[in-house]
Amino acid sequence: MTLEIKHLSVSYGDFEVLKDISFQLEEGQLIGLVAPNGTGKTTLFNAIMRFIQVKEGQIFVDGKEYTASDKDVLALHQKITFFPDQSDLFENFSGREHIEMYAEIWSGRREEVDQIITRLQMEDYVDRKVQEYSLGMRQRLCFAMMVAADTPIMFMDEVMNGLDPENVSLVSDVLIELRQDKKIVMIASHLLDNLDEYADKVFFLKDKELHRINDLNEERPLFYKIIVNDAQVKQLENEDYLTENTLHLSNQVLCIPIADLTPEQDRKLYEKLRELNAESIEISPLGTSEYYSYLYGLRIYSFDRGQEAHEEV
Ligand SMILES: Nc1ncnc2c1ncn2[C@@H]1O[C@H](COP(=O)(O)OP(=O)(O)OP(=O)(O)O)[C@@H](O)[C@H]1O
Repeated sequence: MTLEIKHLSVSYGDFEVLKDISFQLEEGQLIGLVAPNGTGKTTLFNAIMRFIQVKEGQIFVDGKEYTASDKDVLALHQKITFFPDQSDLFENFSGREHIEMYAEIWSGRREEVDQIITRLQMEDYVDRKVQEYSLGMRQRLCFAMMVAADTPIMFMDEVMNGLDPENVSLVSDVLIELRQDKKIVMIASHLLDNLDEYADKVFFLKDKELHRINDLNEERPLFYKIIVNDAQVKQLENEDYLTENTLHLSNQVLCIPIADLTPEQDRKLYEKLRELNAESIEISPLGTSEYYSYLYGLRIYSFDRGQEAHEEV
């Protein structure tokens, strides 16, 4: 199974939200989709589902193009499910009835419903009516409905919304199982550190475009990361410890690319960092939240001297 998007552009009237988006996904991939509120994540899902009109672009599943014709859209919706909106739930029906409905419409396997309920630890409330559910209970139900539909491609918009840490962890584990089942799952999320726990790739939308794709399975450049205050950053800068592409993020974390250092510079810098805040030193690639701070301007200061260098981070 593959999902390929070619040159997708979407506008609401004259307001262009997405421009020339292209990517290809293979089976068994969990893809994080991140961007600030209002950038176009939901619009991207809606456009691929053809819930909204696409100005330009093509959508292929397994190499076959799915156009906006009724026949194609119907067939596309057999292959892709979209995370239900909580407002789409029927207040007078039970959670079990919702899960059964999704199983019947898509997978046709009602017998798996009990298993899904157990896996998502919903036994104690699933037979009650939805009107009695909390936000987190509804969210888990929406996720269970997607699992029951069992389509090869799933779009999870804000799947972690309203979930407590224990349920974030439970849903993350089930997402990993979906990858083992060879699904393609795209997950729009603002829980950036959580994405690092399971995503294969993270897509960053910016300025209407697919600005960057981070492949979390690839070996990525390592950084020294240390918590320092502004005065300490100034000191490091004045004493010429900081190289190009060093970032100082809004959470006070200074990220220094190790690959830019000679062995001698590396040794000296490490000594200096130990002096400043030895306990906080970490060596790792930039995580999704650090890229996010970097891309969307939540950094206090960036020491690189040009856009070219940015792209190499
Ligand atoms: N039906 C619509 N008509 C006009 N503009 C819309 C419509 N839906 C969304 N927009 C606009 O398109 C832009 C992208 O919205 P979208 O909901 O796709 O963002 P998002 O990245 O999913 O945001 P969030 O993180 O808040 O869910 C926003 O500026 C929004 O106001």
